[in-house]
Amino acid sequence: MTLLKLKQEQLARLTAFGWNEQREAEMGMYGEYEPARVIAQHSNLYRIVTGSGELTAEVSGKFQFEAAARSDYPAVGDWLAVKELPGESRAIIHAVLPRRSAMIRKAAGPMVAEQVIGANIDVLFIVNALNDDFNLRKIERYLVAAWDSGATPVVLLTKSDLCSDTAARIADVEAVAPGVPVHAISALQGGGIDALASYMRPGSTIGVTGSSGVGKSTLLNRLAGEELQQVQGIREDDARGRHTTTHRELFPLPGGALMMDTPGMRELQLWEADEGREEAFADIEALALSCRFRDCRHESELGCAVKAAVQDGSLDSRRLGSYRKTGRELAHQARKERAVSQRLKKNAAKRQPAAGRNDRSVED
Ligand SMILES: Nc1nc2c(ncn2[C@@H]2O[C@H](COP(=O)(O)OP(=O)(O)OP(=O)(O)O)[C@@H](O)[C@H]2O)c(=O)[nH]1
Ligand SMILES: [Zn+2]
Repeated sequence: MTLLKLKQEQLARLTAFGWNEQREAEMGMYGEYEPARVIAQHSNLYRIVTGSGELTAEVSGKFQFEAAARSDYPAVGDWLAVKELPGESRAIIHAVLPRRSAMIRKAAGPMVAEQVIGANIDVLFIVNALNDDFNLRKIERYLVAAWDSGATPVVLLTKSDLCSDTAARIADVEAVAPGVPVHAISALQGGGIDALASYMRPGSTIGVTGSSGVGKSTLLNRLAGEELQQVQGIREDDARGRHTTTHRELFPLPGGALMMDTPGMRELQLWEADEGREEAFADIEALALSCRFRDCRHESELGCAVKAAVQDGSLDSRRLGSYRKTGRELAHQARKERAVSQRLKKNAAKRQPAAGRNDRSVED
């Protein structure tokens, strides 16, 4: 089974970054390469961990040639097949292993320009503060992005020490987030933090997202038990970039879980895709099953169960508003995707005569 012949200490180092048997099986087809995980990215340079330690890496020329979209490139959290350059602390990236989840940054241009801002996140903490930042519409949009990425969302309401009716706020969120766990916490005072332990399983990757100032760094530092990220207010003006040579965007926490904190993840650019919308608005989708017309747009149609629910007060009209809004964005997204897939097909056809895609003897 052990095709890779990893030594005990190599296995231990990879396992600390979430390596498991499934990944080992996936590496099978890359027998001549070594497994690695991306822990930070600075444009086209990657910081990776392999069984033997931390290295800097770049993609191979062949990888570049074959990449059809920006999202094909490695991102923080990705598992890779790499080859170390003998005698150097550098490696060449030859492949990205299949992603379990991917958070994607919406690009203004075509979809080929869209970028993965975090890969293989198991649990996504959606952070909203219990002060002026508290915003159900925003939480809904983050939830759609989470469902769409494949990560499991958990809503964290921070700064509970500043709020006098946390229970009511939790109920508000539960009403727009059916089935999603919601926790009120104070990262500053420690209240509610223990409840997060159940998400921190060894090897599991946790992402954190939410607007600036909601307390993400404060929470991360508390979970890490040390000062990993500088907290607003004590951060120096020019220290915003926070990168030093030891800068990591994916780091192991004391209990064995991995925390991902990339600049792109900090504040997601939110947009919606079909499946994510269905899950985030499961209540409306369920009501819509009872509408008289299958293609009911829940506007002024006869026998509309969704409008009826708004009228009898069982559905918040603002929630229907959010649902409609994501629907419009979806239509736009779908048009864009069709255009891009046509272009990709054309490009693929052009590339066909070139050397076989599976010829892995070609080096960088
Ligand atoms: N009262 C209270 N203040 C908090 C809490 N958590 C964070 N803060 C404060 O909120 C401010 C912002 O906290 P950060 O942790 O820097 O917020 P952030 O989300 O990382 O912000 P960005 O780095 O801009 O994304 C700081 O002054 C923190 O001390 C909390 O639980 N309660
Ligand atoms: Zn309807």
